[in-house]
Amino acid sequence: PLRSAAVGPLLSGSSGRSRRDAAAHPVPPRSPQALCSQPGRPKDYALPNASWSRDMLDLYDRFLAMTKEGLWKRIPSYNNVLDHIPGKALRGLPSRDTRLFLRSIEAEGVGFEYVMFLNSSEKRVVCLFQPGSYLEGHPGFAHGGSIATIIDSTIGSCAIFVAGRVMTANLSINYMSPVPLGSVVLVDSKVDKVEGRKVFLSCKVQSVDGGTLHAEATALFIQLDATKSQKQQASCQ
Ligand SMILES: CCCCCCCCCC(=O)SCCNC(=O)CCNC(=O)[C@H](O)C(C)(C)COP(=O)(O)OP(=O)(O)OC[C@H]1O[C@@H](n2cnc3c(N)ncnc32)[C@H](O)[C@@H]1OP(=O)(O)O
Repeated sequence: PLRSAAVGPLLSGSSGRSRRDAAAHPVPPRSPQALCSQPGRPKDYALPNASWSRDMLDLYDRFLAMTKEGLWKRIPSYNNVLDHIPGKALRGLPSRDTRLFLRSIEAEGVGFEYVMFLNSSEKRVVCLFQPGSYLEGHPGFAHGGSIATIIDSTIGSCAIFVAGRVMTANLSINYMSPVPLGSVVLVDSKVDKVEGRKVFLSCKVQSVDGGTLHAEATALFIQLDATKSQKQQASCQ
């Protein structure tokens, strides 16, 4: 079971719609506002697109409803890391043709489709993740490296919101059950404790119905030391 009662009912409330159903009856796109970036603003990728399955959309809607109660916030997602930084603090850096790893595949639905929600009071970030066909490892299943990536990013976002500039020092993952491509999983992370510059976190990756525990992870993030090199500081938000 998940740690918080807030998410438990979401899992049991899944539509249960199969991938085959989803392929036969594609979900229509949401409102134009949800699909298009606003003029002059970078595109926010953490919004529904036509590749999202019914399970993904149902969960998204339920989390979005919880944001209206004030405890949860949707985290926007851009393909350039600098766009995530308030006030563009690192804008002085030379411009580089870089992309956030998870947003490096432009086509919808084939790479990392995900949206994260933050619960500040619980020091928790939940990511709804739908791995696409370019993330394949064993036939039909997500590569373990892609699972590690989404875990690192979810836990990392949680650590950043709690502790500011941090980097992963250690990430330990137990893979229990393979994740089918095109399925939806919940990556549920939380801060367990903070000791000085060390932030300890844990994470579970579960199926939408809560019946399958795909992976568990623990991580140590270290707050960057302001007295250490500028290069290290600049490499992390
Ligand atoms: C925009 C959306 C963004 C989404 C989130 C993205 C998240 C992505 C996160 C990443 O993937 S970051 C990339 C992968 N990580 C790295 O490349 C980090 C490489 N390592 C480092 O740069 C440094 O080792 C590190 C900054 C982690 C620590 O170096 P420091 O010089 O600041 O730490 P220091 O050596 O002073 O150690 C501080 C404490 O942490 C402990 N420590 C450091 N590394 C440790 C380790 N690996 N295991 C256990 N303990 C460790 C160390 O023993 C010490 O404990 P004590 O204070 O008790 O003495």
